[in-house]
Amino acid sequence: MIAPAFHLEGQTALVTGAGRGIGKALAIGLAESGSNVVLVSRTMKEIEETAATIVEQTGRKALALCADVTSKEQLAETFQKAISEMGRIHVLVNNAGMNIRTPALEVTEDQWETIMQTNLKSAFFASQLAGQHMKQYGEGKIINISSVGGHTALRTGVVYGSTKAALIHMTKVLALEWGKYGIRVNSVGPWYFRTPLTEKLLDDPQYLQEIISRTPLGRVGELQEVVGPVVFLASEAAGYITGQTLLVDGGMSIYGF
Ligand SMILES: NC(=O)C1=CN([C@@H]2O[C@H](COP(=O)(O)OP(=O)(O)OC[C@H]3O[C@@H](n4cnc5c(N)ncnc54)[C@H](O)[C@@H]3O)[C@@H](O)[C@H]2O)C=CC1
Ligand SMILES: C[C@H](O)[C@@H]1OC(=O)[C@H](O)[C@@H]1O
Repeated sequence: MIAPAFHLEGQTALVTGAGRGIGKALAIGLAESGSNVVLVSRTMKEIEETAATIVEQTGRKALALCADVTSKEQLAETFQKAISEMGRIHVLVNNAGMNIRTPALEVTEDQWETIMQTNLKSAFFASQLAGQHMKQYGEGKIINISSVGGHTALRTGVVYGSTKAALIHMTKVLALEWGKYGIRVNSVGPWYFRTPLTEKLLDDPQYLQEIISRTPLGRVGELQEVVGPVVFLASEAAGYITGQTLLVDGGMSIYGF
């Protein structure tokens, strides 16, 4: 048998920001691919509903844990509960994120702190907790949801873009440090997908047309199109891939002129 497994049977994935948008799609898609799932966000109603959907539609185990991922203490409690309930975490998906679209000259300290803590600090300390756990087993996968905004300059915020660029580099350094523990660390960098984070932008016909004009595939992404790359990176099919960022962008990042 030469073809690797793309499924995730027997694994457990913890997804942050799993109550809506990309995180919800990832949680459902990972479960459909065979994984049990731990769903983490601040909105218990959303993650409980998603967990119920997963159990009903896939038969996988789904655990909803309410936490603010900007709190290292709450992250530690969440990992402890998840490991206690599920036995082991094979995959961590750092998806939770947010943006406050402010011109650089007007960014406030509070805005800086909020975006940095939500998008970057949370991913680092969740990765640290996952790394400490995964190291014991000599195997683990961490997938950071960055953005094309971490690869090239976007008009949607210098702080947001900086956190996403930092996530891409953090992916490389953790992959370097943790390869000896059998832990693979990769990143997925989406272009636009319709979610609560972007719907206001995408509802503006002129803005949407500008996005499409910069996108060789001529459209924004469908949520299942970001699920596939994440499932791939979590599977043994990506067994020799670490430190990489997969841009899921309809070709936007290669559009010169
Ligand atoms: N939608 C898009 O076009 C793109 C999204 N991304 C990234 O994908 C990720 C998900 O984005 P969307 O689904 O679009 O956003 P969203 O706003 O629809 O969902 C974000 C999720 O993160 C959770 N969250 C936010 N702050 C949190 C905190 N402090 N503690 C716990 N949970 C928290 C929210 O509750 C929500 O479930 C983000 O990291 C975003 O930067 C990247 C590129 C494009
Ligand atoms: C593609 C970008 O990440 C996009 O830019 C925004 O303002 C939204 O926050 C999306 O993440």
